[in-house]
Amino acid sequence: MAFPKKKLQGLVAATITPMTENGEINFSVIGQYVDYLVKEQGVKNIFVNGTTGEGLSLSISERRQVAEEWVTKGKDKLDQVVIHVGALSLKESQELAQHAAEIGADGIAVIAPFFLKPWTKDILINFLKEVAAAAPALPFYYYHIPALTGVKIRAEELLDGIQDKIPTFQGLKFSDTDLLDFGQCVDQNRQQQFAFLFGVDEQLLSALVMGATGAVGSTYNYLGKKTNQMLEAFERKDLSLALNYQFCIQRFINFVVKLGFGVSQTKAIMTLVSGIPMGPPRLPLQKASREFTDSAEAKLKSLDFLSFTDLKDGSLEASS
Ligand SMILES: CC(=O)N[C@H](C=O)[C@@H](O)[C@H](O)[C@H](O)CO
Ligand SMILES: CC(=O)C(=O)O
Repeated sequence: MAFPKKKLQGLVAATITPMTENGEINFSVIGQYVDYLVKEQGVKNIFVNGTTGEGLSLSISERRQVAEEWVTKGKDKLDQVVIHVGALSLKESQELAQHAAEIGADGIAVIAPFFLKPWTKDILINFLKEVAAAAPALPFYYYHIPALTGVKIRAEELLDGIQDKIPTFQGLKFSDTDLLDFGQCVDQNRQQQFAFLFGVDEQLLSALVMGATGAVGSTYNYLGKKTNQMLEAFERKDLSLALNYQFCIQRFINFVVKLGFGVSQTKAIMTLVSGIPMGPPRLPLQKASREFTDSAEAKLKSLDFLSFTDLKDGSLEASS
């Protein structure tokens, strides 16, 4: 299958879904958010309605509106907008896939259904195939995130012969630390032009060595610039400089992981760094504590990820 689109590569920010204090989606800041990613972080690809975007906590109608807003505001600014359309209901997933095609998204991604689960590779492929078929002109990415879905079918096994079943299959978003599995996905599919997108930001350098062609992650919202410097150093084969960048990023992620790090905390950090109010998360998530935000801010400053001048007025109120 020939796609006019160029291959998805480089950094892809997993977008946050901005919300108002009373839990509604705050569409009004998405335009600003696009500009921030492009101009301040050098990130021109986004992954919408995924884990970080609380995609599975939104209604289908909200997911459609969020996708539409990102595509509209990203037009002529972003390179690619990939919409995550995974859902427990195949029907809903197909509806979202079709909608992504209608609004002109650049690709769709799907996680494994995670309540009633597929137990074999063939069953999972059948599910993915039915979703992909609802958007036959869009590149399809499998989003492998076993720790959250509980579906542990190895990606390497899933990819074996996948294009025979899913002709639009274009790549993998791999959110797991098993570099044997990831490496074998790359190694066994060298003939294909697949995108191998790594999803564990703190280990990206190791995945680049294994052949990752890009990365999707939450931290690229605010550490995109730093991570791009790491990618450039890697590209120039300056491994010791690349490692310096990775360690610097790790110091921050390690610090927040110890405090308890997830989507809520990502929202608070992004509010702080960008000055764009991301708002609270939706239940079952709880808003990050003030202590968390204060500690994260101090750490960002000490690592030189944030200077006083970067702090926009109002960002503290918005994250408190
Ligand atoms: C579970 C999860 O949300 N993973 C994200 C993307 O896959 C990552 O971007 C992490 O947030 C990041 O690597 C920090 O641990
Ligand atoms: C991190 C990521 O890829 C997601 O939020 O789905």
